Amino acid sequence: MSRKIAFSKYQGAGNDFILIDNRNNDFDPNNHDLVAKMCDRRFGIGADGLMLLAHTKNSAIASDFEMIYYNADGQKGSMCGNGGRCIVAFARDLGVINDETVFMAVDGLHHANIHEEQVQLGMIDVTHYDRDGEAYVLQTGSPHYVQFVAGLAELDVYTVGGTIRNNDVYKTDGINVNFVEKEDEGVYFCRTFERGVEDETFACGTGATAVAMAIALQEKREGHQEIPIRVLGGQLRISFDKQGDSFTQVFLHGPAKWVFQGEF
Ligand SMILES: N[C@H](CCC[C@H](N)C(=O)O)C(=O)O
Repeated sequence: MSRKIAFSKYQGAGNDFILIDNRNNDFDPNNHDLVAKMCDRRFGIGADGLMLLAHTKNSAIASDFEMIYYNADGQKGSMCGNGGRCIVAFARDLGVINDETVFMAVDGLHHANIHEEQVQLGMIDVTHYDRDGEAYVLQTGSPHYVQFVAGLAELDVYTVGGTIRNNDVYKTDGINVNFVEKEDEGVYFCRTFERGVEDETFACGTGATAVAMAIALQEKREGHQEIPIRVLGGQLRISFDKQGDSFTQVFLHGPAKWVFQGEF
């Protein structure tokens, strides 16, 4: 029997991930079948995605570690905001970092800090958005479609989100589909169909970030914004500075919690 793989399971607002310390390069980053098997909720550990914590490949760049992210289907994903927060908690728990870090991910360097189980993660600037009918389409590290709806609690997100993700425009590259509804003054509820999981997840960090930007665009807000977003698995908060179509100083705030660890 081959050697077992040590893993930890973390979740951020119910978006759940398998974390592997791969600083020794024991895990083959091209073994997509194994990633999919581990993420499988019936035949494996079960997760929305898997991350390898690795040494940064380009040693000229000052960063504490590199985050290599896979969706549950075993394929490499684009940036994952909740995953980013969970790998910061994992790095802290491993002793790789203290309470502040700069790490490398697929969309570049990310600054983050962690206090107990709350992580504030810097996200990429966004300087452009598109419209698709009434929806907003934004790239916050991952591609996101954001649609304002009524009656979100009853919406069949799996069917409606899956139909948008698989339409002629998005089928090839895929997109994450977010639905948002204003609940009370300043309070928003968001649900997301995630590409690569091909199902609704309990939270999506880059999705909540895109949703907060769409809210600011829709409501013609300017300047510093703090936008709380309720998701199925908890509460996220997004802050940024908005000037016209440009979003800078973007931060995703939310929980990142260790759940269990084991061998696979
Ligand atoms: N759950 C993630 C998004 C993963 C992105 C992935 N679904 C893709 O489009 O590759 C988040 O918290 O931002």
